[in-house]
Amino acid sequence: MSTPGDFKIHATDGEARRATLTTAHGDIQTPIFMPVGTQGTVKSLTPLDLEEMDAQIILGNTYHLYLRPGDDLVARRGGLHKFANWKRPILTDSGGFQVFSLQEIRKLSEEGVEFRSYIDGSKHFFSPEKAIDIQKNLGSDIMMVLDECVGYGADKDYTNKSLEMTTRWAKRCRDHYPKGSGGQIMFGIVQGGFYKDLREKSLEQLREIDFEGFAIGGLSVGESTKEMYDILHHIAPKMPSDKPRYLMGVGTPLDLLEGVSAGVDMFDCVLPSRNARNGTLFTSQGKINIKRAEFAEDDSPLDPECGCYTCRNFTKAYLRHLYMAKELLSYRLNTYHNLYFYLDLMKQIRAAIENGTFAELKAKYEAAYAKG
Ligand SMILES: CNc1nc2c(CCNCC3CCCCC3)c3nc(N)[nH]c(=O)c3cc2[nH]1
Ligand SMILES: [Zn+2]
Repeated sequence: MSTPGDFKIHATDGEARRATLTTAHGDIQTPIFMPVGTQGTVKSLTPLDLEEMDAQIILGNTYHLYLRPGDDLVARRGGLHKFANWKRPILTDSGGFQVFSLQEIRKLSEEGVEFRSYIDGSKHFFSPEKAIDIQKNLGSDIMMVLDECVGYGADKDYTNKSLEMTTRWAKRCRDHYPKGSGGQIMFGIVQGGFYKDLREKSLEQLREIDFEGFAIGGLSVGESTKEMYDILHHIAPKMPSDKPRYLMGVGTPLDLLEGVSAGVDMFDCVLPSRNARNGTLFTSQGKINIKRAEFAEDDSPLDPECGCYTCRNFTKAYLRHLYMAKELLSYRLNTYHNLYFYLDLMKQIRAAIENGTFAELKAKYEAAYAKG
C-alpha cells in the first residue's frame, strides 16, 4: 500500500528523473506541470476539460480562498476537492508570496506577516501555523510552508537574515502538522536569493526537517534567464535526490526543459493561462500571437502537431476573429490550447527520459523557440 509522499524514481537521463509521487488523491507522474487554479478554478476551464487534457494536479490559491469565500467556509463544504468538484490532487501555496507580490502595505515580523485584504481593506495576519491551518481547511494534498521570498536585488545580509527566519518558520509549520499526522504532505522551500553559498545554507538547514519534498523559491522574480539557470543548476542537483523537487512560478517551455535537465520534477506558472488572455499561443513551431493580421484568412489549425480540441476544430482565422471581437470563447479556446500544450510537452519529456532521448527533445524545442 503506497503512502502519501512516497516518491519512486523509474528512470533517469542525466540529472532528469522520471518518477511517481503518491498523494492522498492519487499518483502523480513526474516531471509535471501544474495548472494554476486561482479561485479554485482554472480560469474558463471546467474540471472535465482538465481531465480530458490529463491535468494530474492543479494549484489552489490559499491567499485568495482565505479572503473569499473563506477557508472555513470551504472546510464546511468538505474541502476544496468537493467544493470545486476536482477529484485529483491539489497543491496549495502558503500565500506568503501572494501577500508580498500583491500588497504594498504589509508588516513582516518573526511572528508572521500582517496585510490588508484587497477586497475590503480589513486587516489579516498569517503566522506559519495559520498558513498551515488554512491549507488544512482547504484539504490540499501538498501544503507549502510559509516563507519569505526576497525581492530581486536584495543584499546578502538581508537575504541571509530572511532565509534564517524562513527556516524557523518552516520548522514551526512542520511542528504544527507533524509528518504522518494526516494525508496531506508538506514541502519546505529553499531560499537564499542569488547567493550560491546562501542557497546551500538554506538547503542544509531545511534538509534537517522531515519534509516530503523541497521547493526552490525566490526565482522568477525579475532576474535574467541566465541568473535563474545559474542558481537552478547550482542548487537543484544538491537537493535530496529521493524527494520531489518543485521549482515555484516557472516558467516558459524552455524553462521547463532547463529545469528538468537540472533535476526538477514539478513546475507551476500562470503563463499559459495568462498568455491566452493576450492572444500569445505556444505551438510546436514556437510562440505566435493570434491577433496578427497575417492570420485573418489563415484556414490552417493553430498547431498542426497539436491534438487538442481547439486545434482539431478551429482555424487561426476564426481564433483571430474571436480575439478581435473580445469573445469569451477566445479566452476559453486559447487557454485550453496553451494548457494542453504545456501538459503535452511534459508528457513528451516523461517519455524522452524513459527512452534516453531527453537531450534531443530539449534541442528540438530550443530550435523552435530560439527567437524568444
Ligand atoms: C512567478 N514567479 C514566482 N512565483 C513564485 C511563488 C508562487 C508560486 N505560484 C503559486 C500560485 C500562483 C497563482 C495562484 C495559485 C498559487 C513562490 N511561492 C512561495 N511560497 N515562495 C517563493 O519563493 C515563490 C517564488 C515565486 N516566483
Ligand atoms: Zn492545440
